[in-house]
Amino acid sequence: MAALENRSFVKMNGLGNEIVVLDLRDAPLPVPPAEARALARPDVLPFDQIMALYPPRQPDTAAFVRIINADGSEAGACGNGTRCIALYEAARTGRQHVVFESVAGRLDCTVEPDGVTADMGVPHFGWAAIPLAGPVADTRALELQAGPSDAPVLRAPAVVNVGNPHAIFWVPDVEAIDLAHYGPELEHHPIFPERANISLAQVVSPEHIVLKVWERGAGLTRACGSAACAAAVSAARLGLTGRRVRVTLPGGDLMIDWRASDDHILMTGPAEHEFDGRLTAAMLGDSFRVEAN
Ligand SMILES: N[C@H](CCC[C@H](N)C(=O)O)C(=O)O
Repeated sequence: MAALENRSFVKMNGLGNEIVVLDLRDAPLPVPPAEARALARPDVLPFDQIMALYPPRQPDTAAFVRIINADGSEAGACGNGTRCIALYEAARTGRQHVVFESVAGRLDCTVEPDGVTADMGVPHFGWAAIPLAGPVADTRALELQAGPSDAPVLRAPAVVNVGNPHAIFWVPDVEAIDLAHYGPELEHHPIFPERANISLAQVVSPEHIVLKVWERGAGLTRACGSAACAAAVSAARLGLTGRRVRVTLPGGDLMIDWRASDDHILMTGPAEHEFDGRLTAAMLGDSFRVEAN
């Protein structure tokens, strides 16, 4: 029997980043990777991430959150998913301010009519925090490239951890590069022992970045909130933008404010409820179960 059979789910999205919320606080159980992969099938309930809610571990938090990618791997951050669970919890409790905890730390969220703001914590730039496979002095421009060795298409990414690992390549035109071609090899490059999310960033002005993302464990997505945070802090760190930027993703815009007073990254954007449902054995890949007669 599938572990998640008969559990309810809520389908949401953040700028088209497909999110499934599983509220497991009343009867906690781990999300089996095989069941996540079965559920993510195109003809079942295609999603980019599951946001699984567990009983809180800190007194002033609503839940401990685990994030599972479509390939069944676990992630330490999901910006769009965080805005979705904040909207879910605000609708359930009537409270606009909600705090979650993830493996990466606290996620302090505020739900307002024009959008949800999530404090994604502080960025980590050291090579071991990304993590990288070995010591690197300057993570603002990693010695990594893709394409022909004598004429690389992508080179010298900035790398940063914002709860999950990101590599950001600076390009003049995000539409001119086939990210679906280069994404997989870069995601799985041995320099990233935990893999990485791969972004193409086009700096339009000191206040505006256009971004396309190949997500670890999910592939091309309509939006990636943690990548928007990663690109914003990396651009500011390189002096390409200020600390407050608009990030335009295929699914729409996020506002990122890398607060100078404490280095916290504040991300503001929409979250949308789509529909509710209940998981069945067939959805979870348990289609070979012989029905008791
Ligand atoms: N694929 C990411 C997790 C989800 C990130 C993205 N959906 C977001 O909104 O931040 C990873 O494995 O680190």
